[in-house]
Amino acid sequence: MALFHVARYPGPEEAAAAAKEETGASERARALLERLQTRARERQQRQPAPSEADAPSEASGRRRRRPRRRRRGSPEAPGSPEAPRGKRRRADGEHADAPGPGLLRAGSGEEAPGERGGRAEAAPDGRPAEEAAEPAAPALVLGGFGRMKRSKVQPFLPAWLAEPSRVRKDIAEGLVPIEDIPEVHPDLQRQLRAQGISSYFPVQAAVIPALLESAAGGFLVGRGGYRPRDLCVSAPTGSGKTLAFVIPVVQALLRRVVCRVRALVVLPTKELAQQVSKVFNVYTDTTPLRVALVTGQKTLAKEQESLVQKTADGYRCLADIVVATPGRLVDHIDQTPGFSLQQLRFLVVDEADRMVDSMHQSWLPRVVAAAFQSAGPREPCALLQRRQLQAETAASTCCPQMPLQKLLFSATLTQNPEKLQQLGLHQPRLFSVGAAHGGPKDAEGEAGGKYAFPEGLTHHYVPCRLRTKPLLVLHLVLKMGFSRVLCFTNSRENSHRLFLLVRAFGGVDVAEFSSRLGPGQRRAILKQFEQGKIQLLISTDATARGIDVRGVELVVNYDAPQYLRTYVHRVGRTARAGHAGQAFTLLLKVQERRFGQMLTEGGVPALERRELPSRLLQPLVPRYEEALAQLERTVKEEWKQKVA
Ligand SMILES: Nc1ncnc2c1ncn2[C@@H]1O[C@H](COP(=O)(O)OP(=O)(O)OP(=O)(O)O)[C@@H](O)[C@H]1O
Repeated sequence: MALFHVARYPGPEEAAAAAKEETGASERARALLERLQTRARERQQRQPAPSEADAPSEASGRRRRRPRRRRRGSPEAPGSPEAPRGKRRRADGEHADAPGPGLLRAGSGEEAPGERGGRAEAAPDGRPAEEAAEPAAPALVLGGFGRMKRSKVQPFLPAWLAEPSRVRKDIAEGLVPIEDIPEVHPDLQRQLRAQGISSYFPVQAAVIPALLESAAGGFLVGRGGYRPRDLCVSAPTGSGKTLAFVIPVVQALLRRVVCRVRALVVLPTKELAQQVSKVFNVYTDTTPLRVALVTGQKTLAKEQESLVQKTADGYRCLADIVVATPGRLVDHIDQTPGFSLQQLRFLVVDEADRMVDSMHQSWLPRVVAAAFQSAGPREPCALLQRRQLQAETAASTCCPQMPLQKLLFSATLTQNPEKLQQLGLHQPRLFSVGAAHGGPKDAEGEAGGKYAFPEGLTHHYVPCRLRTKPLLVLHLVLKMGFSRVLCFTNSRENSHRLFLLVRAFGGVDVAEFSSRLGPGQRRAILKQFEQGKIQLLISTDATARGIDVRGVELVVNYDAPQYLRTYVHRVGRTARAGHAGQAFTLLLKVQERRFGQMLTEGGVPALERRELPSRLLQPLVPRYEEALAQLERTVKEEWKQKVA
């Protein structure tokens, strides 16, 4: 038998009055309890004693009784300081007695006679405590009022993801002189030196030899007749991933005799593709290799001219290395006669995590289908045939296979095995600077966060109000003397308005970069920014990934990024190639908590808070007010023009 004293939460203002009444109420409850206990004892004496056979059913009946839930935060919640003493002690006791979190003794949610005031004490009816506590069943039930800390579910990663080949994060300390990797062709070493490069960055020192080794038997056949392992590289922004694939790809193809598309590099944006094709051009300049860029910047017909040439007996391939965006690549697979990927040896996917996200475009299956396409009947053991193998067997290695090796690069490579599985990787190998998420700490005791940041990066957040955000940007550019600043917003409208406002304010060489502009304009703006003609570039996330502009001193997140990956790529536009750089993220009060949470979840240490007091901004205010008025007029005018 149990007695429940259900108290409704009276609200804070009535709590004091209720407390006064409580003493009288508990007296009445005690009297009622005693009356009920007496009646129960009398009833028990009248009934015959239960036989042993009845005992289990009684116990199971007791076990079915469920403790009544108490309101959380109510003044009487067990363990709360406002709860009556007896209840508080019992609530504490629950935790002390419970064999583990969430397990309570049956009846512990009820106030069993004799339990009140502690188990060791005698019951109010004078019986010994053990006897009085008898109704409490020894069985354990699930559930409870205590907050329990659940252990975090750790992802189970395949061995290649969980135990990557580690790459040093610190560029300055991990430099490897060019002559220390003699496998690289002397001509390429000469080219590197001509570019002012005397040492390899850590990621290059790790990946270049591994890739060269996989092509050591020539690009036509894998080493020992086996298909080479696919490679995934996860290294911070600006750590030199581009050269890590450009050098081995160029070297592997140096000895080619016939021109065929043997390397395909796929990137998410036109600007990135152009940047990477430039690097290929530098290192193929003195070789017979040809590089084609297919991004849609030129007409399809013009691009087709750079890929194939019609001859009397068919088509002649004009490119060994094709750098492409996925959409335009598929256009060429579909519409360019003579464009063949059947001799493809390297498929490089840069910014691989983004490309995995865009898998819905299904460009990869199209590429793989084109690479393994068989034109007409083939000899079963023809030399250099290409077949998609289900499993590698002794029989399958009899005929030389022309391998297709996939190389994935990103600063924020996904660790989601399901996503990576979509890429159909063959015995993949991962090179990474960071430990697997939730994985062990590295040699320097650094916790393994999701992503790694460049060593030279200092990042802060600046608390601000909506109205003062543009003032903060102006202060950073005009008063703190940063000469090359990249400022990110979350939409092209925001970029445009901030650009108009800063331009109206005057005194800053400012430009905007977004999809509002055509590819030609965007190219010109990036060039001017690189040349130092633009002091402040206000951009959407179009420049957040991969864009390599030397000398960016400061990145400003005018709008807080919504994803950690976006944050990593944005701030990675500074502190590149081992240089120092700063990043400021402007956060409204409402955003601070969520942003902090996002970083914590990604294993990123909390950012340092940097206050910019309003007195520093005060001198800018009068001109700023004028600029705001000007902005309003300009926006109205633009709107009229749009409507007209
Ligand atoms: N060994 C090297 N020595 C000196 N500079 C280098 C070396 N390797 C690369 N760089 C320079 O470092 C800069 C960053 O390289 P890269 O663009 O390849 O970085 P990334 O890792 O691809 O960055 P992101 O992830 O942002 O795309 C480039 O300007 C490049 O020229």
